[in-house]
Amino acid sequence: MTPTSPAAPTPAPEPGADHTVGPGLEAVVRLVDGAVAIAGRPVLRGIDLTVSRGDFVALMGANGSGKSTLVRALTGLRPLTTGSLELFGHRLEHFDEWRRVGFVPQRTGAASGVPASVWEVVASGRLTRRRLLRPLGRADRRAVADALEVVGLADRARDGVSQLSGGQQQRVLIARALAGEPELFFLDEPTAGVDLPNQHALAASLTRLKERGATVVLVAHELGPLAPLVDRAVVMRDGRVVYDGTPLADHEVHQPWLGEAHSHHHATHRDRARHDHAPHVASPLGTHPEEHHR
Ligand SMILES: Nc1ncnc2c1ncn2[C@@H]1O[C@H](COP(=O)(O)OP(=O)(O)OP(=O)(O)O)[C@@H](O)[C@H]1O
Repeated sequence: MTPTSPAAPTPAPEPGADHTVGPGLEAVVRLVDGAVAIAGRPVLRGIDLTVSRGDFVALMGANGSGKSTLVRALTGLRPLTTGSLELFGHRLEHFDEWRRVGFVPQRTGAASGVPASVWEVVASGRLTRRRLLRPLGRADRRAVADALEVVGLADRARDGVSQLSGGQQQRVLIARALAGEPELFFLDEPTAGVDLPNQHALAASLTRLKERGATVVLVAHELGPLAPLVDRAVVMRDGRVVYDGTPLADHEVHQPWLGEAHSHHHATHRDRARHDHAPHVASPLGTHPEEHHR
């Protein structure tokens, strides 16, 4: 079954083209012809990505397609081999307003062996805003309390992070980023390994962020409860952007690379090692020439 698209998807942009920023829209991220090589091996190639203020973008694609590397490149953690990157209109080399940027890394091992309380972890998110060696002030405490409120963990502030479930730990990391009150959030797989109730709680947290006008770029294999929030899906394949457009609804998803058995469930870790993931964006991939060889 081939899905029909409700809104015409935008093909992957031409190098240097700007498909997303209309008049009056501020580009908070602008990557032009970005490439990254790791140990001499090209991992990202020819990436053009512009994110406007208020966008909610999902980076999707198979394992190893380059999503995490792209997020790291966009946050300056992974240097570009070629290309140019601007954040909030400033070239990366000149950008020094990192308090405007929040990054929630993949949760793997985030809390292992860390005897910190939920409050402490979230309060650490204020570090970029505090003056050196000054104790937390009233504004800091308010920001921490507010962040805990947004992720629905205000009543767990005194608990040790290791006492929480994986999904709750993920929300603690989001609250830590929130506490810094950034305008641009990058989240790497916030729903990975998170059960459905916690995915809904995450979606509620991100909805509040979106309502506050934050710009969000998240990596996701499946959108699940986040789907209604996502304005735009950017799908990667082999280090390139192969689709940039409207995410399709669940019932329109075509996942030829997974096979019937995997069509509508979240792949397990073992599945992930063997199969591509199921981005909820399909038609351009389904017709991708390489698809037939996988
Ligand atoms: N530190 C590294 N050293 C060597 N190779 C790396 C490193 N980081 C990423 N790669 C390689 O770069 C490619 C892209 O990896 P990346 O983690 O960005 O993909 P991804 O789409 O985020 O995958 P996943 O869904 O598994 O998280 C992969 O082939 C990966 O093996």
